[in-house]
Amino acid sequence: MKKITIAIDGFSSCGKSTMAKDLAERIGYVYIDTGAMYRSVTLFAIRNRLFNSDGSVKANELENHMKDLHISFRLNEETGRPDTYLNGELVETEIRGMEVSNHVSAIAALPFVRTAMVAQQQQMGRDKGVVMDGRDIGTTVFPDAELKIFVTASAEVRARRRYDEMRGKGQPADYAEILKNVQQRDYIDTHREVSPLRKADDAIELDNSSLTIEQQNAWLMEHYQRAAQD
Ligand SMILES: Nc1ncnc2c1ncn2[C@@H]1O[C@H](COP(=O)(O)OP(=O)(O)OP(=O)(O)O)[C@@H](O)[C@H]1O
Ligand SMILES: Nc1ccn([C@@H]2O[C@H](COP(=O)(O)O)[C@@H](O)[C@H]2O)c(=O)n1
Repeated sequence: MKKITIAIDGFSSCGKSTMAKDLAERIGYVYIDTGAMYRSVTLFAIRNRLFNSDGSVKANELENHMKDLHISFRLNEETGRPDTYLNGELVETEIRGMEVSNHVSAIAALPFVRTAMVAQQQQMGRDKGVVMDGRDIGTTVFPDAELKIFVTASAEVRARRRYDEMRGKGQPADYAEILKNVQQRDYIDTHREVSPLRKADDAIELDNSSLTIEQQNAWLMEHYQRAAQD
């Protein structure tokens, strides 16, 4: 099998990272969650009061701070999966909360943020052997990736899955709020000027609305084996 680059893009909460982590673990590839990087920038902006009261970003100030911002991933020995660190601090839990979810797409629409994140992502994946998930991996970060997947499911299905996940973890969750957040992020992500979320022409589309996690993992493994054949 040759070492390849696997790009998994799609809408919010559709199961990208579930599939990507499973495949990476099984084939010994590095998994990179690019959403966690945009979420970390957002957490930094919230903590440093870089949002105006109307939700817009103090873009000039954030741009000046970008050099102080270091995002990294470290393998969690217990889970076997990478955790996200912002300037050396473990932020995995904080970046998944609703406050960050409600602000992240505004941050991710800023061209200077995308330029910085894309450069880091390209560096992380330069030796191939990566499964990277996000919104623009197959279109912008690795347009030459050997395997590109574009995942979709209805907004209601995606919100229900996220709601169940949060409730399962004992976290407070409001289905209507989650659905609204998913829809808002989809809108901003597909309408921004720089690298909007869209299916790459050569991506394979998967609507997983009625697939189990096991079925979608098996589907992805099959496509990987085909793409990595020498
Ligand atoms: N086929 C499936 N059937 C049911 N639940 C699923 C399926 N795939 C993923 N899930 C669940 O849906 C939730 C969202 O999945 P996941 O976090 O992988 O989505 P994502 O696309 O990476 O989200 P985000 O865009 O927010 O990073 C998780 O709780 C996951 O366990
Ligand atoms: N390549 C990417 C990845 C993510 N984003 C933005 O970050 C938000 C959070 O991503 P999740 O995958 O954790 O849901 C997402 O809604 C996008 O706004 C991006 O722009 N590009």
